[in-house]
Amino acid sequence: MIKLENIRKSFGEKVVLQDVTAEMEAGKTNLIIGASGSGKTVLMKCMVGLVKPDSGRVLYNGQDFTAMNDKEKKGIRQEIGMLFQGSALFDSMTVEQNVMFPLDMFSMGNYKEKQKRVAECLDRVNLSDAAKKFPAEISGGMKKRVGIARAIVLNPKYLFCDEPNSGLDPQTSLVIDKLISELTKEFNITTVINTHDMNTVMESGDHIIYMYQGLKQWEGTNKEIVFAKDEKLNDFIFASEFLRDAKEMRQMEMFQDQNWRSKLPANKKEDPGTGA
Ligand SMILES: Nc1ncnc2c1ncn2[C@@H]1O[C@H](COP(=O)(O)OP(=O)(O)OP(=O)(O)O)[C@@H](O)[C@H]1O
Repeated sequence: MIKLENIRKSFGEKVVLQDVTAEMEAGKTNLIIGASGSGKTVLMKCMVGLVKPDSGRVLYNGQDFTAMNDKEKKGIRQEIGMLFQGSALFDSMTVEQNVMFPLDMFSMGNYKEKQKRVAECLDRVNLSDAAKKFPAEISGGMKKRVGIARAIVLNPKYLFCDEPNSGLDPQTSLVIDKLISELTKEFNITTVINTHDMNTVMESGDHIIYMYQGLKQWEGTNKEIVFAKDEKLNDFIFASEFLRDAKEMRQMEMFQDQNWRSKLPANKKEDPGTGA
């Protein structure tokens, strides 16, 4: 578990994080959502130590990361896997070599053991056949899966994903979301995802933190979000009429009502297939 206690951060006059307190739970997909500029990335950077908060604490399983010296921080960093927005693969290395990279940096094992671990991870993300390919030879979705294999190769306790679906089509995004959620549960990882993707929110949001102007405005699950009364959250999440309709449908489904369509307001009963 990662605990954030009263995190504050300003850049010059600009207050970016105002007293954020939150918990990222183990075995759960924890999402940070919010408008551009609301402080999501800075909050994530505070968690991994790329930005130093002005005040407040970040605790990894009770250990105060913010108070650690560089050597102690290195120990925590070795338990962190990162999936970067653009996948951040090394173009001159094969898929296999990219996944091997963290093992070469941090692991003691011999080459055979490392190769075995790389093969296991590539198999887990269904990319065994692409091991010898270069990043330029594979699709965006495959690159993300290589990024995921690389992020989990050291058996991380914590996984940070920055916009994991950026640049992907909706179907591929679902595959990536499902994979991250499965790995999170399978290995009891504390996963933190910074996202704008509403599909991710609805499908994978075990725990959602909604940031508004540097504050934690709302938190809850993907089940609770469809019943949330917070006006700012609703304006952000259910911004279009389509999404507001989807919200109503989801609410009704969750009441296990088989006749949800008949309960929609009269002006929203069009058949989605015909557009009539
Ligand atoms: N190193 C920095 N120096 C000065 N200002 C910064 C720095 N990093 C972030 N900011 C400012 O902090 C604010 C929050 O930025 P942040 O990147 O956390 O937003 P975000 O919610 O992640 O947005 P997006 O969804 O667009 O990525 C922005 O106004 C940004 O300009």
